[in-house]
Amino acid sequence: MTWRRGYTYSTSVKIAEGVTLPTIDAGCSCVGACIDPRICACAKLNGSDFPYVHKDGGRLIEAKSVVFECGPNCQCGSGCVNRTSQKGLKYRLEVYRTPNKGWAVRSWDFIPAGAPICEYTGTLMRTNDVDNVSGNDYIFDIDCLQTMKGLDGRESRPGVVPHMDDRTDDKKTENVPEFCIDAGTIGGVARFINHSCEPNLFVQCVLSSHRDIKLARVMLFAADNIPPLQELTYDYGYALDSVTGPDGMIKVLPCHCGAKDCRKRLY
Ligand SMILES: C[S@@+](CC[C@H](N)C(=O)[O-])C[C@H]1O[C@@H](n2cnc3c(N)ncnc32)[C@H](O)[C@@H]1O
Repeated sequence: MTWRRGYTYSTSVKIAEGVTLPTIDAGCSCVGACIDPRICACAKLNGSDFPYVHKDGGRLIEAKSVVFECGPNCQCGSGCVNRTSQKGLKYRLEVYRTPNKGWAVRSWDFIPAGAPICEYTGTLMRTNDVDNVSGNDYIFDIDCLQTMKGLDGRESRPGVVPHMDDRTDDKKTENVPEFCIDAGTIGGVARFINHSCEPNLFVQCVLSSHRDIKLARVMLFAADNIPPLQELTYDYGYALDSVTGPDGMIKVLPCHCGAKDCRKRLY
């Protein structure tokens, strides 16, 4: 597969051949920094408010369906608080080995609630173009509708990427996201973050350079104050019995998150 760097998506996501990114949005005309939400065009998209507070270099006030950030054509500078997810890693993250979940991620630093952790990076692809779906543990569907519904959306999520045979059936494919991020070959630290039924992170869709929700960036934010060395986790959001293998059989993956109310299965 060939790829080019996705400057209009995210500097660290590669864009697969055949994926065309939308035109970059005109952005806001705030000079220096975005301060007045009644004037800033990007703040208006967020309901005439800024999604972040300045504290600790930018913290998300609350989970939203989508966060509209300032982008390449905005007149504000790189220090603008409405670019919080674009500023790179803020905390010292460690990838470490667990006894029963493979690799995992923790922070050496205290992380306050609402802080940006990392972006799920990899190769931005059409879900239909992913090879060896059932053997790839690192595919993240860009499914902001599911994120919008929060955990209650779990029932309606059709599993990660269904087996190819399933895609011929329109009824089964209507909810399948068109694009995904494949971190199987290349990717950042987010690919090592495990699932938990009681997670301390949450997934937040972010649009910073265009307005196409199908191609939103996928960010992880802290759901709670997280002490140093606690494993970082988010809810993968699978519906049970939603994942099938190449043989068409339903796959089951036991959950080892250790939460008191663990559902015992990821899918
Ligand atoms: C995106 S990867 C996460 C990193 C992975 N642990 C590794 O070693 O690369 C997802 C895979 O991690 C494992 N995993 C994640 N959360 C788990 C959990 N709560 N219980 C058991 N396995 C888990 C599963 O094999 C899953 O398919």
